[in-house]
Amino acid sequence: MNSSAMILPASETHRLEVLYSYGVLDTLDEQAYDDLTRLAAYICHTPSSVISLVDSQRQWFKSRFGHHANQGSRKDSFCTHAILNPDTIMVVKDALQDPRFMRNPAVIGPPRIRFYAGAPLITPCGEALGTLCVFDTQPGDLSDAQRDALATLARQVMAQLELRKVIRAQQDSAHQLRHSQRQLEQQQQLLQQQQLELEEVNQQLRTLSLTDSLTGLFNRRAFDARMSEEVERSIRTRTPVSLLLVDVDHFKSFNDVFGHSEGDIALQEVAGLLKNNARSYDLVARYGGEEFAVIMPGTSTVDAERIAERLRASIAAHSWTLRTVTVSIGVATLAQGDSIQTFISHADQALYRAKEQGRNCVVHWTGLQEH
Ligand SMILES: Nc1nc2c(ncn2[C@@H]2O[C@H](COP(=O)(O)OP(=O)(O)OP(=O)(O)O)[C@@H](O)[C@H]2O)c(=O)[nH]1
Repeated sequence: MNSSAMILPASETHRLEVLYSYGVLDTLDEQAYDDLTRLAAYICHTPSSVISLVDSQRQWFKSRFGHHANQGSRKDSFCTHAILNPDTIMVVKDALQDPRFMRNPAVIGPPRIRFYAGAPLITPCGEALGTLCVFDTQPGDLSDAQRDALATLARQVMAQLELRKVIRAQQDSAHQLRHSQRQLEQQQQLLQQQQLELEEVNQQLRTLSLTDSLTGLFNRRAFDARMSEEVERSIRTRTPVSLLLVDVDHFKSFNDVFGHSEGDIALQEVAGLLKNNARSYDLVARYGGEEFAVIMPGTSTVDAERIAERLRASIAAHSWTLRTVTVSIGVATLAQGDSIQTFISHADQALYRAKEQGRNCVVHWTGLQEH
């Protein structure tokens, strides 16, 4: 008999799929199966018994009692014939008298099978995976009781296979669950990271939207927002707040003489000097073209004038490369009932007076009232 002459069950493709779904092929020996083959040989009075699973080209033995090889060629196997009729136990009383097996290598050579009985292993969906079989080197037969017992043991083999399949499925789904949980955790981490990056970008955008690009100081928008906060705080806490408006003197002529780019550099230097000489809690902003503003929380008239003078002096004393740059500063301190517009206009009027007085000087709005 060669493989081309091998008779296959009608549902061979499906049968093989079902067999593989048990994941039993090529697994290690297990006591539960070995107990069943030993019992089968004992009950049937044969020296050998195997649990044979019929693969596409081989028969593989999950358990062997009295038999050494753990697999054999399918085309020479008795079990290939046994699974063709899943409802019956195949009994070959004397293989040398049976035309199907008389020239079989397992009959004329080792293990020299003469007697064979195989009970098919039937799955719940009706496929025969292989057999629980017993065999002997002498001719033989089974009593009805032995046949019943062999069929019962074959059902026990199937019960073991089913049990392991269920356990494996549970382990797989537990593994799957752990895998999904890990994936979920990774996605959450990724999401958190993206949120952090988004917040960082938003923060950068917020900073950019409040920053003057030439000088790096706060821009007019930031000034307006902070001004509202500080005026509101001053009224609520009854603490003073002062404002400086700082304007570069004769800057038009600076531009005219040295060019706009040098003018830009001079504005950057003025900005740096204001920032370095103001206090950390003062807000220094670029108010307009060559005009700056400093909001000074908690600062009274006297202190505001003193700080304004320090700022003016630091700019005048700076070692300018092209020509000395000076600033005029108007100072105002919020008075009771002042609106923001009034507060700013007081500082503006004081600045105007400082320009009138010859520039490079500080004038406080209260001083204007006294004159
Ligand atoms: N380089 C440069 N110049 C600017 C910038 N913004 C405003 N200016 C110039 O600043 C000059 C301001 O001139 P004016 O308002 O006439 O005042 P001033 O010449 O400084 O004279 P006083 O303020 O009266 O001392 C103008 O020539 C503007 O072009 C800027 O970003 N860069």
